[in-house]
Amino acid sequence: MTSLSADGLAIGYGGRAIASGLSFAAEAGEVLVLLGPNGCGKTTLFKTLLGLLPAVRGTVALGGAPVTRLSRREVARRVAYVPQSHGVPFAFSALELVTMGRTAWLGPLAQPGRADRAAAHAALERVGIAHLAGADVTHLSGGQRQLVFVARALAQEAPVLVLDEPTASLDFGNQAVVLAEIARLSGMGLTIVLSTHDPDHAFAVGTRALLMEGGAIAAQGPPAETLTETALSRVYGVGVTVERLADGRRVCVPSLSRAAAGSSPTGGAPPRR
Ligand SMILES: Nc1ncnc2c1ncn2[C@@H]1O[C@H](COP(=O)(O)OP(=O)(O)OP(=O)(O)O)[C@@H](O)[C@H]1O
Repeated sequence: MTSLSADGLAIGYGGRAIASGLSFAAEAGEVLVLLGPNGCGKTTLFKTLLGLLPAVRGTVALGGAPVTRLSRREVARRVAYVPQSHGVPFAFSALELVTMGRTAWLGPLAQPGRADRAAAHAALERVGIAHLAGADVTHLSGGQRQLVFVARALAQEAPVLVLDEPTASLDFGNQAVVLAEIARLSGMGLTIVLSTHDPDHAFAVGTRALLMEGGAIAAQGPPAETLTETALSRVYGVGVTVERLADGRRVCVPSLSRAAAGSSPTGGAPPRR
């Protein structure tokens, strides 16, 4: 069954669409990587997929059911979400916060059991921060807190993971830890949808890439076919070279000057003369 799908979706605020005609699907074991310039609507799309924001038009289905017909608990049972920014209002320990991922779908008053705490510990270990289990999350660095929220989503053990820029603010090594975890989970049959500003991440773990630009999907398909030099240059407004490594993986190298033909939708600076 399709884990997550959007059909003719228009997303936006107050009934005004910022992007429309969004149709895509992700099956079990797929890693769908969403890319696009700042402000193109990636976070807005994720909030709409999760039913946190109403669609302007079109439909979203989670596990075959329209998201509009699902309760918050039913959504939490189907999808774990790592938001882009996560304020922490109270001084929870990292372990407490991750344990909440276990009980999210049971409701706010649910009491975690020993198995929930053990699963939360295991999730902290998977992202390499078991030593921070007792730390006050309000005292953690941005990257450490990001890893706590990734662990929280892992502990939720939902069949679909939606991750909004999960590697933002992570150091080089921790980016690799999170990408490896994404690859491992997709190998176990989870469906993963993530956004990133780094095309290399789509090449590394993506089974599909979806490139948003100018209020629409500019291209979607296997990363190697979708994230071409032409498409990346046009969407990001910089010259791009895609190189193939000896092991077949692709990496993307931006030039340090704006592409002559490209123009950034976010209104990047004109080329220096
Ligand atoms: N609550 C809101 N009300 C009205 N407009 C909003 C709201 N939140 C975001 N927007 C606008 O919607 C557009 C898309 O924002 P969104 O955060 O989805 O972009 P994004 O692709 O995730 O950007 P980034 O890559 O910078 O994180 C932006 O123009 C933004 O100003």
